[in-house]
Amino acid sequence: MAAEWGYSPTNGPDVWARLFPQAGGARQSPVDICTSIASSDSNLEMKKLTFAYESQSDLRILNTGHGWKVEAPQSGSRLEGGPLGEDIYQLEQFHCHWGETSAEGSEHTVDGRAYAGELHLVHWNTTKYQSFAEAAQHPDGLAVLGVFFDVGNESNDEIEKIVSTLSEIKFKGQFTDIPDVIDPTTFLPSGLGYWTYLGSLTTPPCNECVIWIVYKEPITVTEEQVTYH
Ligand SMILES: NS(=O)(=O)N=C1NCCCN1
Ligand SMILES: [Zn+2]
Repeated sequence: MAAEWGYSPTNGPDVWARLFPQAGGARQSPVDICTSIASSDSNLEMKKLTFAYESQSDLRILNTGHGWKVEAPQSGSRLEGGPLGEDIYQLEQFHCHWGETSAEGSEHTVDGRAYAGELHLVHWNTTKYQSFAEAAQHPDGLAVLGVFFDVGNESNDEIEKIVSTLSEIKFKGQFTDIPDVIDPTTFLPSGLGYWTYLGSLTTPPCNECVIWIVYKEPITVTEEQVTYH
């Protein structure tokens, strides 16, 4: 039977390396971002991080058993500049991590503080590699934009388009189509300052193939939007 990884003491991050060797590697994610030791890099300011996405409708959303994932391969999308050198990265999918309560849920933490949730926009290097699967085998294969969720009184309209479909996919493996048009640009905060580091997938197989770009400014969602069960 395929190994069922999870977050319990018997199948969680502390034991993932037994079945997924890369989980024991030297550049594992997530990390706690210590703002006092994070250094600014003038090169990154010179090569501005830029992104371009298409709006798409009828995107498929899947219950992964650990959250929701929207499959959004966009050949017309481009993420480039900043820490990505001369390579162009293309959007493949986006998904969300959240917790039992809004006091926790993000994967990355900032000076030990967790946010209510964290959205990941996953891209792959189309300059060097021929497929997402191939890119995930290389240290510069993927680029993931991380956006923290803060809980407030304002509902996020774009996130609502997604979470409003979750009642149709209550169980692992179920999927449905999102009828609304989704523009990934709207998930990004207005302030575009970010932290970046070389890391890994945060879930098995934990490949050390990700250039992480974690936005400093969270976006606001409601409690209901981020504590869905
Ligand atoms: N949370 S994460 O690092 O994005 N993990 C991923 N695992 C499978 C492929 C896409 N991303
Ligand atoms: Zn993720």
